[in-house]
Amino acid sequence: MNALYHLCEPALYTGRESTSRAYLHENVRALDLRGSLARTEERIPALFGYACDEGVRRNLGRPGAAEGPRALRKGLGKYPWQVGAPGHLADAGDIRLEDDNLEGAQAAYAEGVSKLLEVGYLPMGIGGGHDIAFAHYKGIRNHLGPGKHLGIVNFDAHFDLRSPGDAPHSGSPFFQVARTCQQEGLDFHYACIGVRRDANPQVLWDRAREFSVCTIERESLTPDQLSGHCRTLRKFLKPLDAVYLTIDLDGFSSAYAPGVSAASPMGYAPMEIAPLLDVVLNSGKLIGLDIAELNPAHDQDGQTVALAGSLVHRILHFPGLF
Ligand SMILES: N=CN[C@@H](CCC(=O)O)C(=O)O
Ligand SMILES: [Mn+2]
Ligand SMILES: [Mn+2]
Repeated sequence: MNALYHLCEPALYTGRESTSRAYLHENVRALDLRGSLARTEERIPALFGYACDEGVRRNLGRPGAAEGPRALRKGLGKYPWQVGAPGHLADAGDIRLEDDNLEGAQAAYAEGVSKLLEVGYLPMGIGGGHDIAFAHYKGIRNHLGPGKHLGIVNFDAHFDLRSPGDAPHSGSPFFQVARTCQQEGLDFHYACIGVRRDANPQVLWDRAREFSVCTIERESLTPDQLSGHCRTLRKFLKPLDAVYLTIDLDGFSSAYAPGVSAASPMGYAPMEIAPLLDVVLNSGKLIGLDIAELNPAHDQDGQTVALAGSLVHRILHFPGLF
């Protein structure tokens, strides 16, 4: 790992003390990605921060997401650690942006993801701009090699299929993945859930169609259509060997997630998408996941941190995942 890598700060984890390791902060272990890592006996989740908002800046959004990883860790300590939780939670530290070098941060992040996967961890990324997704995907792909069918499930108000020009940014990660797949002769499997008509220009809807993106629109997230969407998602997952899950917090309504780079008043409520999230967690194919675009500079009352914390708690306690 290079100079952009920083070890986790254990002091960020605080909360009530117990005699039975009843809280998350009592179950975190620091993991140093600079050395060689021992293979895990069971699958262990590993937080891995992407402290970078240069992609948001390049995409004309509101900066601040570089502080997302620290803010989420501060919020996580108090969560209960209950029956079914993994043996422990590893914290593999952060990749932090330096000198606007987004591409360097992405390369270092991808390297860290591959390293975690090689020894049996499940990377749990914390962003940072959604440019984390290109880095995370690359890290998974480098680990898997070209022979496996790898898919992406993105919960987001946006397709993030913009052309990056000569400077990748937070709105371009899935276009970059598609282009890489094309160049390397790999299939591109991408599902985007919660995408909004009023948040994506026509060219991106056309591009999504051209790339055969499995699209579930925000407007269609109604109780009567949910079981149909679950079926669609299961069908999407069926031919895959592995799935990378990425949750852009701006897919949620700003009533729940004000602390993001691009707020979504008309986004979804958490329980509107929970069953779809569970389909992914239940697939047996999850290889890596992240929560992106947490921007504490615009959070109100810590609501967005709390939402991200509850998502992490749900994932850590999902039956059979660990
Ligand atoms: N990662 C976010 N991407 C969005 C941002 C939208 C906005 O700034 O309003 C996009 O490029 O479409
Ligand atoms: Mn988004
Ligand atoms: Mn996004």
